[in-house]
Amino acid sequence: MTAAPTVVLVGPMGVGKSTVGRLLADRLGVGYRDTDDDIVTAQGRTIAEIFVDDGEPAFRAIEKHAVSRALTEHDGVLALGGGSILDPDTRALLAGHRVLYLSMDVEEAVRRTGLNAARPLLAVNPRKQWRELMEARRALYEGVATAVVATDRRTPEEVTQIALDALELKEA
Ligand SMILES: Nc1ncnc2c1ncn2[C@@H]1O[C@H](COP(=O)(O)OP(=O)(O)OP(=O)(O)O)[C@@H](O)[C@H]1O
Ligand SMILES: O=C(O)C1=C[C@@H](O)[C@@H](O)[C@H](O)C1
Ligand SMILES: [Mg+2]
Repeated sequence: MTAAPTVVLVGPMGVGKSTVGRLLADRLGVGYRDTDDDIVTAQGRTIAEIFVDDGEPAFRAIEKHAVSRALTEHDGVLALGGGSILDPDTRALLAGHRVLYLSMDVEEAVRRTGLNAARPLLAVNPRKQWRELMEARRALYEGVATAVVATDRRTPEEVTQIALDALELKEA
């Protein structure tokens, strides 16, 4: 039997997908799943290790498989890896799902993630990399989204409440 997530969360690294995703799942009384965690469990290595050992294209192929699988297996809140929307097949799979894009501006992004070696895409000059990353991705996130919630200067609880209202989801 195939399932479909109640809501799929997309957005860049550190925007709060895991934090807000867990709060949303609690409020809705459903489970939380994260495709980055699925990949780490299945591979027995960190995301950074996969990037370093196999390269980004190999990671994206693993990710594409993990996302398509989770979309048919999970019936709660599903957070996708920040770059998963780069794949056109993944974007097509998201059509018909309730997709929440959590957004933030570049300054908030730098504040939240800083210089974190566990995020391989931001290892050098994070502000410039954030700007370029968001220029390349903003339209893709917006294109798959059925709702957008800006997280800048909002607490995770505030973001969660706004998301519930925007998605018109009833609490458990
Ligand atoms: N609304 C918020 N305001 C301030 N800080 C936040 C907010 N939401 C999350 N954070 C903090 O930002 C950091 C990143 O949050 P989180 O891990 O939930 O993001 P993510 O989108 O799941 O990132 P990743 O790409 O690593 O999966 C955490 O330290 C978290 O506590
Ligand atoms: O935005 C990205 O490209 C990424 C986001 C993370 O969730 C991880 O999937 C990985 O670090 C790559
Ligand atoms: Mg996360």
